[in-house]
Amino acid sequence: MRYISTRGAAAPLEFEDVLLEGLARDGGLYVPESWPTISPDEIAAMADWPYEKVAQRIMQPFVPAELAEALPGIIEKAYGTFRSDAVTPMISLGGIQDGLHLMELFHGPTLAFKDVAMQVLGGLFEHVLAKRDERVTIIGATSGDTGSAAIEAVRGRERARIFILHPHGRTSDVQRKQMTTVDAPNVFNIALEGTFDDCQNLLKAMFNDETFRDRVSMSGVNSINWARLMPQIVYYFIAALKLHGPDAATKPTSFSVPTGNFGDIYAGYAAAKMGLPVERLVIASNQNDILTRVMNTGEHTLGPVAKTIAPSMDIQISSNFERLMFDMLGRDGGAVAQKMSQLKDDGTFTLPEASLDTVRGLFGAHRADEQETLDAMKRAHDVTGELLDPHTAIGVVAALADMQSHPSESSTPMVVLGTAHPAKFPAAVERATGQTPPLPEFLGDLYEREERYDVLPNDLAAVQAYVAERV
Ligand SMILES: Cc1ncc(COP(=O)(O)O)c(C=O)c1O
Ligand SMILES: N[C@@H](CCOP(=O)(O)O)C(=O)O
Repeated sequence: MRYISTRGAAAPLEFEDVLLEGLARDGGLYVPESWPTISPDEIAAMADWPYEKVAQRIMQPFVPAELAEALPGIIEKAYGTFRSDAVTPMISLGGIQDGLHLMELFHGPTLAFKDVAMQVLGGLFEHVLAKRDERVTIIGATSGDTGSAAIEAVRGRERARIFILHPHGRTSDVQRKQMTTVDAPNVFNIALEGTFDDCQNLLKAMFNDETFRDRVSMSGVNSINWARLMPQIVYYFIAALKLHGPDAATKPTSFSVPTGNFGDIYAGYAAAKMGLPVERLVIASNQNDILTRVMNTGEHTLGPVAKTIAPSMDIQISSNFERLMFDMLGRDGGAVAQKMSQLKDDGTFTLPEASLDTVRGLFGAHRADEQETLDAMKRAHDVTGELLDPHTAIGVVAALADMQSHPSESSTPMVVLGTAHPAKFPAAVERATGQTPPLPEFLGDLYEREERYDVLPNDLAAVQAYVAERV
């Protein structure tokens, strides 16, 4: 399997180089040159397989043969850290709406869906770096959850050091403490004076500075790295198999995905491309609704980032949308590069109707404001007894809106991806329900642990100097 850049000007790479490179050298994102498919018979046969075996089958075509042999061990170890044998258990939200389900992706060590991929990624890095006898400097940007999941996956590993940029004062206290209380010599936390978009812009600028990138052997763990997305494809198959059994090969499933950087929902698109019958992929946005606007109007115009009760989705520049655009524009890297350069220069671009039509049947997009989010959290608690985190609640609002606007598809089950544990956002949960979600026991003393981080200005040179001094 080879990977090509969405901007068409970087050399195609094999999986292991994509893993270590992170972002393509032309500024684009790597995507598989073609999509491997899983046949209906194979999907049906997976009905009684454990999560780990399905994961192995889905990921195996994306990696070279030698790595495919190591995958079972890497996967086994990754999901051994989860608090649920099912890895991503599913519950019914039928009390709210017939056919509504919730897949809980937050049973990993840092209580968000990021662990599902990051635990595998840690093992992949270890395997490939040991084989090549190399070391890397991982630099990541986080709006709150990627950071702690990445740190947890990399802490104490000999061949990697990790620098995580988070937006100063814009994460929840639990999210910040999960990152900054980790005491490991290879972990560095930077609180950037800016938004998540500023963190991600600096990250991309560091990737685009070839001298710096090569000097520190830079790599990445954000979803701009294809290897981060690959393990996220698996749970779309798992959800369909849980709902339909062997009929998952023919009966469709819909998904509502709380969306920020467009990575998680792009993994759902990949599952559909691989042969999973997916009826609807619903983009669920908070007030930072650039994706809802672009899908509904074709206009992709940046605005200021609003601070919301779902801070992990306080994002305007949704990097992985570029991967979908690549397909929407006929896999024409030059056309994508032109749109991205327009975005950089003017803060806006427009997508032609014809390209929107290529994905409109599959994708829906809805936005939830703060009150709708709080109301959904309260309703879920009142009706089902479940405490939802605000991001997941936005998924519920969007799911219900999409089900209402597509009544002809009402017999298709709708799965909301539960992206974070409610205890990561206690203030919002208390405001909505009056309940305080307890942290799991192993994080019981989180508030007493000592924090370590440095506050830096939103300045490329300052961040590069900070990293260079510590490498
Ligand atoms: C809790 C939570 N929900 C949803 C999202 C959005 O996911 P994505 O960026 O893959 O769209 C994020 C962060 O990205 C998150 O941390
Ligand atoms: N919400 C994310 C933002 C970064 O997303 P990623 O999936 O590209 O790593 C976060 O929690 O950091």
